[in-house]
Amino acid sequence: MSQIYLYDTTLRDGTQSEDISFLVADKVRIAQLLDELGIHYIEGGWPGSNPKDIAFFKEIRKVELKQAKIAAFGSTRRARTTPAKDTNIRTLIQAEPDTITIFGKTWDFHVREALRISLEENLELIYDSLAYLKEHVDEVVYDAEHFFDGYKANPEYAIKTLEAAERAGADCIVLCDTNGGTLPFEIGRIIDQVRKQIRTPLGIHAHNDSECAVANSLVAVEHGIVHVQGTINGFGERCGNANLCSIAPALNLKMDRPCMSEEQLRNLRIVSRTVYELANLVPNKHQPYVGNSAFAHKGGVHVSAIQRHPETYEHIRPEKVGNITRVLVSDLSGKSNILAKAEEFNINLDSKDPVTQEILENIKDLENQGFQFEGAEASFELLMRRALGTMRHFFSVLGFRVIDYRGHGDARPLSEATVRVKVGGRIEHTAAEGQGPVNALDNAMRKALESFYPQLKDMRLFDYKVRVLPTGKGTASVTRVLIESGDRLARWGTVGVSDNIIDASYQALVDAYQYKLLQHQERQNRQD
Ligand SMILES: CC(=O)SCCNC(=O)CCNC(=O)[C@H](O)C(C)(C)COP(=O)(O)OP(=O)(O)OC[C@H]1O[C@@H](n2cnc3c(N)ncnc32)[C@H](O)[C@@H]1OP(=O)(O)O
Ligand SMILES: CC(=O)C(=O)O
Repeated sequence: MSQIYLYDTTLRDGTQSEDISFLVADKVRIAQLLDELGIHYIEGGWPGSNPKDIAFFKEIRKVELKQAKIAAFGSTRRARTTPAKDTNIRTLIQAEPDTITIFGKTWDFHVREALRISLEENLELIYDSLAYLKEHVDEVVYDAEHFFDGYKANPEYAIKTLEAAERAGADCIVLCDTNGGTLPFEIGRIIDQVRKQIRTPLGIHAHNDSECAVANSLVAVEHGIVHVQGTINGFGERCGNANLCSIAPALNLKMDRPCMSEEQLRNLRIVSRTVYELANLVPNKHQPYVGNSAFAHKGGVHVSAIQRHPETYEHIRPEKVGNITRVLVSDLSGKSNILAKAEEFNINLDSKDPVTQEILENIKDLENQGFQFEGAEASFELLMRRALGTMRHFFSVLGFRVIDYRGHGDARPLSEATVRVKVGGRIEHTAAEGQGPVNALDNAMRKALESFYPQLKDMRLFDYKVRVLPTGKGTASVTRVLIESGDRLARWGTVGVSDNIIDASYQALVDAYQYKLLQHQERQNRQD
């Protein structure tokens, strides 16, 4: 069976996605990651489009890549000129890539409406652009834009455009589902017809407008396609492009068409996350294979079964793509979830111990009141340790008061908090101001506790989320506060629920400090 070549267009089609723009340095970093991942072709951009893309091709020449070829993208020449005079074609050659990819029109409707030239003239555009490029670069790929729509509308003309590309010497002809409207059963049928008339190796470029981009790409491989285009995380114009983070594991693990080594595949999740980070986007938790939830088990029935055998509810072993199995705790949990979490937290808990059932019932009751432990695993660990009586009592809060005052004509309100805490036999009484009541409370609590526990100084609050629970009581509603805190070594989530937003915040803050102190203590115990 032929080798499948992966062609990544994150740096070109990916940047056509709303909200995505990379700096030249980001593009170079991503190209290096893709090269290490084993991607065969990296489409770096359209040098005829903007100076940033020209700069990328200059910069990437200075980088020693292990194996990937760098491709530059552009279009067939404009009408009423020659390839040698066409600025876009000249810029492509000047970029000095390993491969040049140009797109041309397949669909008669597009030739008439978008280019406004004759069908014959379009065939000339395709032929002489590719033939000219072939004289200047070793490898030329032809992207047959709107191939599937064009084929459905006028199959004879669509095939003529591919024949023009083949005659001109294209090394690969890529059938594009540009509008993303083609369904998997149409893909196989059409490719089978094309393969009867075209000898050049074929590729696929599928958009995701019908949510079939990955499926269409895999079906295409089943029907003899050897070059698969796509992007990391499925970034791309409108609804995105075929997601290589799903295509690569499917080819490697399910279709026996390996396109990268097992070791490279294990880096898939880290590449996905780094690309999200460079795009300044929050990773999609539910993304297949690489998302945080891809192997996260919530239902008690599922957790019970995966503990007996992971394959009962996991389609692949998550480690193969660099991911991990996670167990969530919620009101859908059974004892298995509690026991799995206990093991994760290094807590000895027996399924027959009545405290296991107690913890489970407590969770269900608290979730019914509005708590949510999925994003607050630190609060859950503290709850478990308190139930078992193994939690050290680091401090108790004897009381707190928060004042928010805004006088007539004041530019901004004043927030001040006072707290009384007891540590061992000592009582500390402190006050602090803050940017708002929660910050004032946080400042006052830290001021009181830091003299006893200086390790709290390196703890930071990363995220603070408030959700009004739907009780229909307006400003008297119950609120849930989720806080994400962290230090140099870890991040953790805590939760509080109350009909008073300050009180809900207070509960989440206290759990955050307690968890930090617990972690510090455990680290010290391990060192001793
Ligand atoms: C299916 C795809 O995703 S293809 C990639 C799409 N990506 C992009 O468009 C991003 C980069 N594009 C750009 O920076 C700009 O559009 C440029 C520099 C390429 C062109 O800019 P402009 O010259 O101002 O043209 P504009 O963008 O308004 O219109 C597109 C032009 O390309 C022509 N064109 C479109 N497809 C083709 C083609 N396959 N072959 C030749 N010309 C084409 C159009 O006819 C139009 O030319 P005209 O105005 O002379 O009739
Ligand atoms: C070439 C390309 O990006 C497309 O047809 O969608």
